[in-house]
Amino acid sequence: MLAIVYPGKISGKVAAPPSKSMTQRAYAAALLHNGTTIIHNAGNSDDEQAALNMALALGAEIVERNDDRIIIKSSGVCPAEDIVNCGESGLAARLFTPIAVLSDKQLTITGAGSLTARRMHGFEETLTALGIVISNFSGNLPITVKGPIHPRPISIDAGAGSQFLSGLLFALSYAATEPIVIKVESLSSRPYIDLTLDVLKQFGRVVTHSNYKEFYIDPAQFSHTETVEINIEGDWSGAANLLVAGAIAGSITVSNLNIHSRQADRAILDVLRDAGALISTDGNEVSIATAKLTGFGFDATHSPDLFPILSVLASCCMGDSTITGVHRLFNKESNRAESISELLQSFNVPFSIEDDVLCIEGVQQLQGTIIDSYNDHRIAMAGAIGALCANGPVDISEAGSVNKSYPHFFNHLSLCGVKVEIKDN
Ligand SMILES: O=C(O)C1=C[C@@H](OP(=O)(O)O)[C@@H](O)[C@H](O)C1
Ligand SMILES: C=C(OP(=O)(O)O)C(=O)O
Repeated sequence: MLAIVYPGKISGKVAAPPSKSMTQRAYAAALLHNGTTIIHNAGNSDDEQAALNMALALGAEIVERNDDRIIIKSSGVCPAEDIVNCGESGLAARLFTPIAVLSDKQLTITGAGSLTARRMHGFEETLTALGIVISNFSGNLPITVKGPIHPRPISIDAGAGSQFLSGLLFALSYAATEPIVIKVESLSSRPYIDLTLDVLKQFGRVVTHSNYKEFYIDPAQFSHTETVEINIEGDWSGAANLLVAGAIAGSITVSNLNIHSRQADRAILDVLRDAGALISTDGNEVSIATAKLTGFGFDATHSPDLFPILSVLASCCMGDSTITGVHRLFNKESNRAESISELLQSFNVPFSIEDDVLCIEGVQQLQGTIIDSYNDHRIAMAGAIGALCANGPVDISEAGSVNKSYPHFFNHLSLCGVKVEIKDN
């Protein structure tokens, strides 16, 4: 699919899509929970569907599903199949692999598209230390695993990402019969761990930690209720694109956002404030309007998904901006250090990468161009928002990639007055 986005003003109000990170966690917890889970406002992006498929393949059952809620019943991990597929979702792979081995059945976990090229850091050492037999694994999916997991104290290095630690926290919280400690050497994407702990808590599994260095799982502190009800909040990562659009090209109100959310990408508000955008909040609504924007400095080590859209914001500011955390970009849907560099080159924006820092010289007006999205949803969305400040239309290749996290993205832009043409190719 090709999307052509025309320069112009944005104005209007849209609701943020449901949080992909939270929906996926809710499905993992619903699988592990012995009882019924009622999930309100779950998302329907490809990644969320991939997580639901994993939960179903590993033993959960849908009792009821409509637009507002999905009811899932489970009695724990009990795989129905030998091969389970995570789609293109990095989180589904890293969350459900340690969960799957609560069963003793040999399973092959596969993925699709870009996921099969992404490294699964820590799988080999940690899963082996937990008694799992691994075969057919060369660092990326597929992986064949044979449980059951033997809970014991472990150390993990989560410097390359937090997702596998989230998976271990889920798995060990349900597998442990004695207190155990997980030691963490370094941790990137820290707020995603807060989100994991938050969801576990809603299922009666309170896991504590000392400054994210040691996590304490103590089954004696856990409680159980048959039915758990969980509400999925709006997605700050998807909303960040719309909020930046308001800041660079008019005004926008995004509803369905929890201002006090633990989501990493809520940090977009701090950056927009720093850059000088006009911001107001009212309950669950955030309104942003264009003002004179100036360069900003932001460390995105713990919110790496903001990098693409922040690059566009920086391009539209007066003066220089710096975004730290380039090392967090290599193992995503594309090598985002490369895809962002190409995005900036296409828009004719001067930039440099100095060690871990992306330095961007704002130009305010971007060049109408062709953007290679690398089939990466966050590059496609950032390219579309950049188009609003371009001197001509912007063609975005493989724009259907937005389905990975935000299927209604282009509809929402159109609803806010942006001219978008979609061509199937
Ligand atoms: O736990 C999550 O929901 C996520 C964690 C982050 O990954 P890393 O922890 O690998 O940085 C983020 O980039 C990803 O989109 C979602
Ligand atoms: C990196 C992302 O997701 P995942 O790692 O779950 O594929 C993302 O949504 O930008």
